[in-house]
Amino acid sequence: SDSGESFRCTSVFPDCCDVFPQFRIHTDGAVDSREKLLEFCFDYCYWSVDPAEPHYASQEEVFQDLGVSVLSGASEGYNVCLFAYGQTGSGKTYTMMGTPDSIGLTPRICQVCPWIVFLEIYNERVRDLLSGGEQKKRASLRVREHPEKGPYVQDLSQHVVSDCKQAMDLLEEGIANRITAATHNHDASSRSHAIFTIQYTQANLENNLPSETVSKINLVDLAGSERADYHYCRDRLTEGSNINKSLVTLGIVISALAQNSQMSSSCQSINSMASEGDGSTVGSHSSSLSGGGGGGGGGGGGGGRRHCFIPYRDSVLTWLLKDSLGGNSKTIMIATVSPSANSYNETLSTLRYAAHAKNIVNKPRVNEDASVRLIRELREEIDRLKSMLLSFEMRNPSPSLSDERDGNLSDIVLQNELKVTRAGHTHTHT
Ligand SMILES: Nc1ncnc2c1ncn2[C@@H]1O[C@H](COP(=O)(O)OP(=O)(O)OP(=O)(O)O)[C@@H](O)[C@H]1O
Repeated sequence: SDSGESFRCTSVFPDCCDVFPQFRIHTDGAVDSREKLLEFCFDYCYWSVDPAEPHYASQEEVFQDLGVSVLSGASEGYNVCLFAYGQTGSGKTYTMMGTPDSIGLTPRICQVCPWIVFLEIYNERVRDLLSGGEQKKRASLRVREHPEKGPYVQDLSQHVVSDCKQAMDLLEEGIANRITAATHNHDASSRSHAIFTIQYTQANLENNLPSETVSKINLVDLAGSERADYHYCRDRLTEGSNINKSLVTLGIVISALAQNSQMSSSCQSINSMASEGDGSTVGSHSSSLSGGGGGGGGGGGGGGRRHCFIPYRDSVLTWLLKDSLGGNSKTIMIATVSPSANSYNETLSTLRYAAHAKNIVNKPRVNEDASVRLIRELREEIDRLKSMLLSFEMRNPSPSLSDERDGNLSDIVLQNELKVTRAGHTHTHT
């Protein structure tokens, strides 16, 4: 409004967020609207402006919907990632960390955390938020890639905790280190991305067979999304253009992944339509798909059109979150928006970003320890062979007939038992 007074531009329902048109009030009192009402639908939408309002969503409600599914995903052996995206001041840190009076998602999720790391990405540099000395705190760490486990931060301190209290102390220490940086440098906290990682291992015995899963939970509090805006960073080039590089790349990665996922699903539906219809439909649909654009070489799809190249390596954030964004992870994106009309453009951009992200289809799988899986598979094989031996002996009581087959099966059983012992040794040593 001309008076500068803020008024609400959004309204929230359980799974939809409406953004009202922006109104322009003329001097003669006439009102015209510049945009039409836009509606965005998501899995959950929360309104948490005024606790006095009947549909106010508390931190507990958000935890029950999102935090509980993070915990259950991790306990089933999946990698899980939860990240908050939105403009400065819209409530990312409030949602992810909370305040002493209103605890956020990360401390609530901290109830399972035998192993913790906490880092910050600032200006494309990785800083350990939990390393001891002052000098170590300021040092920037290298991101490297493990052939099997993927990208990781070298020399990042890892903390084994035995209870919730220890985990909370570490979380508070890391947050304080982030805030300390803010006092040295204006607004630094909103320029950095914080990643709190919990890893935990679960050993189970199913039907007397061992199984072990290792899951990772990444809880990410991103910098203010306006840093991804070209105009914003142009004004602040002298402050270092790297500030926004991670967010700009995140936007590109999310768009490309969404495009690839949509392409895969349209290929699948075309294939299923084709298998229901006649053969000529396949040809015409496939050729029309192959005519479309698409970037470099990011894996092949079912149709002729090539998938977009995903530039994970273009920023530290996307490189470290590679698996969470487009791979082996169950990922939840929280988009935080301000209800103020002054934030209209940023709100729309955040909701569009989230709508894009909604189209991404990840492929999470249970992360079972390889040597434990081998032991389980070999034991299953031994049981199968033993029952084969037994049924063979029952069907052929004559020793001369069954001797040779018996001997072969017994040999395989023996060999497998040896492999189990060796695999058990390897597992104990790793
Ligand atoms: N739903 C809410 N209820 C009460 N207070 C809130 C809520 N959301 C945000 N706040 C408060 O508003 C202020 C700004 O929120 P917050 O720090 O979470 O923003 P942010 O998106 O993380 O900003 P930045 O990008 O600068 O880090 C904080 O004082 C926070 O406690």
